[in-house]
Amino acid sequence: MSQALAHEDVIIRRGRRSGLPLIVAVHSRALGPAVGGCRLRRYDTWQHGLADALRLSEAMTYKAAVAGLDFGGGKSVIALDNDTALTPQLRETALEDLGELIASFQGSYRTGPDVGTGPEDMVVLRRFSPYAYCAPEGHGGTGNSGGPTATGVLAALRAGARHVFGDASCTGRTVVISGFGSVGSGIAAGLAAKGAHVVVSDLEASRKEAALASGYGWVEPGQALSAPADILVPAAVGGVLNDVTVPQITARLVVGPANNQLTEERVADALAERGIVWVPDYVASAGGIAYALSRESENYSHEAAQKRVEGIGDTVTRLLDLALSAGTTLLRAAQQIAERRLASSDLEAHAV
Ligand SMILES: NC(=O)C1=CN([C@@H]2O[C@H](COP(=O)(O)OP(=O)(O)OC[C@H]3O[C@@H](n4cnc5c(N)ncnc54)[C@H](O)[C@@H]3O)[C@@H](O)[C@H]2O)C=CC1
Ligand SMILES: CC(C)C(=O)C(=O)O
Repeated sequence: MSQALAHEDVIIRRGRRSGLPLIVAVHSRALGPAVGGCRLRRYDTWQHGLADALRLSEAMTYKAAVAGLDFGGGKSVIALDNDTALTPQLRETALEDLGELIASFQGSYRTGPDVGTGPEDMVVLRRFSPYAYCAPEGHGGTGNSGGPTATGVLAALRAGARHVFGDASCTGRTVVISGFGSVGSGIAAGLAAKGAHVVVSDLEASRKEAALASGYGWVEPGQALSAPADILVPAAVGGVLNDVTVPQITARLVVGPANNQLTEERVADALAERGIVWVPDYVASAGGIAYALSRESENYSHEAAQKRVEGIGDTVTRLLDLALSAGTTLLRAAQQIAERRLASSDLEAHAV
């Protein structure tokens, strides 16, 4: 096993106010300041939180590189154990601890919401520095990134559907969406508006009522990946595509926002061997970060930022062409694009 550390910075600290483990992992700044959301969730041990931060931050480097953003990849984690109650006070002090840590990077690591955090939490982080995207509009941010992320996934899905089914519209197609949260619900609405048969699933039983009220079908979480479908959208958690689940998938196209869907890279080959087109998560899910950076760092108008997000569809079409001509997977094609960008920035840096 390689002992090389792929990451530029990994900071692990016990929050002085909250006592909770805080982790900031910066994978790469080759293309610009590292960016990636802040996860606040339970882990069996803080080391599991560290592993999550390392993998997620690396994926952010690839996400930014393929999306053409001049930013690098990072991620932060506040790791809660299974016994500690997350009171409002603990939440606030943990966010203050993280805000202080992020400020110490002086802009070379910037964050935004991720699983377990939202726009209001960014307001707490911004007490310490301006480097937290997606705060509510009244606080100088662009708000919930779920909408733009859903827009980007829909663009990726249409490009994939055109390739797989010869029709981008998805009218009459059955689409199973696993995870009916902020992004999943936006994807469901976009597809239902185009006449797709939308079936959703969520671990929270309370989401069933909302799903049925919107006219969607419902499948229990344990059956979501194997349910009859043309298209499967992983929109909940990572690690869902693995040796057990891939043989059960009935869909011919898998595309969704959940970060780190594959347990290992070789699962992309297993999907391809079954004739399933899998759009890499870091390609499909770039809409939220592309929109926030475009608006909040690059002064794009809403329309221009939205157009950039829609461009994810063209990226997927390009990846499909590359993968087809090279006889490889979309994952390899995406890796090649990202690594070429990262290598050329290396050359530029050495030429200075
Ligand atoms: N919100 C954003 O802008 C972005 C989100 N992502 C990723 O997309 C995924 C969804 O994000 P959000 O919608 O913002 O999160 P969310 O927290 O709003 O929704 C996730 C939903 O999945 C459900 N869930 C959890 N485990 C599940 C399981 N095993 N089976 C079925 N449902 C389950 C939760 O109950 C929740 O309703 C996450 O993996 C996130 O990291 C990626 C890029 C950007
Ligand atoms: C939404 C942003 C902040 C992110 O971390 C991601 O794209 O995963």
